[in-house]
Order: sequence, then C-alpha cells, then structure tokens
Amino acid sequence: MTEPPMSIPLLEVTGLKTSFTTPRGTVKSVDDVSFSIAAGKTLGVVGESGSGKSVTSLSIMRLVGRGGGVIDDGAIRLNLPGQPGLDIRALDEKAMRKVRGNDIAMIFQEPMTSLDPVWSIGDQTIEAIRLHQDVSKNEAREKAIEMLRLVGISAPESRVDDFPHQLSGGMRQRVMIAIALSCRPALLIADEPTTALDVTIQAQILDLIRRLQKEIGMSVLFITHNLGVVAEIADKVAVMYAGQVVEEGPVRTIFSAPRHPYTVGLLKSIPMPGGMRVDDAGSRRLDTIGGMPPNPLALPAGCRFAPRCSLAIEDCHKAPPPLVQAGDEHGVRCIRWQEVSK
Ligand SMILES: Nc1ncnc2c1ncn2[C@@H]1O[C@H](COP(=O)(O)OP(=O)(O)OP(=O)(O)O)[C@@H](O)[C@H]1O
Repeated sequence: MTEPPMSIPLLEVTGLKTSFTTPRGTVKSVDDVSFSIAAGKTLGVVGESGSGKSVTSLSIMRLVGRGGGVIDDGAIRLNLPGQPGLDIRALDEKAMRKVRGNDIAMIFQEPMTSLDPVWSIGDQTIEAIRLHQDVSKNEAREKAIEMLRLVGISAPESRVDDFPHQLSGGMRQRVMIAIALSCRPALLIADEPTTALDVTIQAQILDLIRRLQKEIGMSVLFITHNLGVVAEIADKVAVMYAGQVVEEGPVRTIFSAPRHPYTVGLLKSIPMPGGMRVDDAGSRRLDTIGGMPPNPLALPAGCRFAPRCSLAIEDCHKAPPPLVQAGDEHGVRCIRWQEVSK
C-alpha cells in the first residue's frame, strides 16, 4: 500500500446529486456539488436554510436513505493516509459503518439522537477513547474527564458518572462533541454544532476543534449559517444556494473579494460592526437579502438566485450559469461576476 501523495485531498466530492421523492414531486436537494478538503484543513459550507448543506453532509455519511433520499450521481472519495482511496458510494453497509465509527465523525445540533440513555456519559466517552487510542481504562477515564472539561462541562470529575437524562440539552450536545472528538477522526463533519450553545461555549468548542486539528491533522467540514464562524475556523469556503455551490474559494478571497451577489448579501448580514449600516434615522441595522429562496419543486430555468438579485439581467433568467474561475482556486456561478464587488 502506498500513501496518497500530499496533493490528494482527504475528501473529494465530485458532481454530487441527491434527491428526495415527495408526494408533490422530486426535490433535488443537492444538484451537482463538487468540493475537496485537504488533510488538516477546514472547509466552511454556508448558506440559508434549505440550501442543501445538511443533505450534502448526510450524503457523505451515506445517511440520506433513512430520510428517503437517494444519491443519484457523483463521486465521494475518502483518501485516508496510508490507504487506497475509498469510493464511499460503492462501500457495503458494513464497511460504511466502519468508516462512520473510525474515520468520519459527525456532530449535529440535536444531541439526543446519538447518546445511549443506559450508559453514563463517562462510559460513552471512555469507550470512544479506548476504541481509538491504546490506553488503560484509568487513563481513558482521565482523558474523558479532561475532554468533558474542554467542552465546558463543569465539575467533570463528578458529572462523568451522570446519565444523559440528568443533563440539559446543551450539556448533552457538549458531551456528543467530546465523544466525536475522542474518536480522533480523519474527518469531522460539524453541522451547526454550536448554534444552540452560548457564545463562550461556542468559542471554546471552536478552539477545541482547532487544537485537535493541529494535534491529529483532522480535516473539518463545518456547516453553518454564520459567516462570522467561518471567518474564524475555515481555510476555504463553499457558499450554497438552492442545492448548488454558487461561490467557493479561500476564506480570505471570499471575504475580501466576493464575486457572487448572494455572497455579498450574506457578508452584509454578518452581525459585526463592519456588516452594520447606519440608516437615515441613525439606528444601526443589518442588511438582509430580500426575497425568498426558490421553491425546490419549481426551480427557475436560469440562475436560481436571479429572482432576488439586483444585478440580474435578461440572460440570467434564460440559462443556468456555469461555475467559472474568477481567480486562483476561486469559482463563481454568476455571469456578471466581474461587475460584482463588496
Ligand atoms: N427527508 C426529506 N424529504 C424531502 N425533502 C427533504 C428531506 N430532507 C431535506 N429535504 C429538502 O432538501 C433541501 C435541502 O435541505 P437541507 O436540510 O440540506 O438544507 P440546509 O441547508 O441544511 O438547511 P438548514 O440550515 O435549515 O439545516 C430542502 O429543500 C429540504 O426541504
């Protein structure tokens, strides 16, 4: 077995299409999405509710089937160091379970889904640690306590023996994060993991993710509504709109020179001083993007953002814009990208 060269990304998603059949028609939740994540790097995926962020991550985990979804097309490759690349779509369920337990961990907003109610939180964390690190039971317990402390559980020495029902929702969420990170996965998929937590704990958890990333070279796919969080944690950004990536690039490029009108709108709605406007009455307000995302059952024939876009011209409504290169590693799905500025 030969180790993949450094240039091969840990995760490569190419032309991914995932749909759901509903009584009202087929919803193309993810429609030709491509991106890659290098080892040890973080890709932030941003976009409004319903843009396909979660379905993208569930597709990578091959968990869309449970919700009635089907991966219709595309390739998902996981290139673990020292191993031949894995074709995620072709794996049997047993092999896929192994990937989910060992190589890709996922943390979501809702914690109750994955904590086992009959085991203490300590035992669940210890189990995860011992599965992936060669340590004694006592050492694992110490590490579990440390991990619980790191995710902001107070008095972890005593809380370690609590059962999930003894904890609040926010606490359970933090335990889930501790367990996911204890597995030392090659890839962490974090789907809005900190949205429901207060800002101090959010910052602590982002810090913990970053630290582990350095320590074990973990790659992260970080899904969020919040571009502020992306600025803090991501190396690259993919902006999703109505099932497609409309802009992608290095985080600095996306923040300093966005080329898609939707990205510009998102940047203006970041709750930071730079994103605030002073209107005529002198009060500070956030800009929001007017209008609504399209109905996924009746997508526009042309650019999906055109109905909300102040730059849209007749051509934008005629045909879907291709993803073009606007610069080094910078892709944009807009025919007027050269006229777009912050
Ligand atoms: N089980 C399902 N059945 C039918 N449609 C679904 C299902 N799950 C997701 N969808 C549809 O797929 C599209 C993308 O949903 P997805 O959850 O990926 O969005 P999202 O960007 O993650 O949103 P949020 O930020 O609210 O989580 C939406 O139109 C959604 O209604």
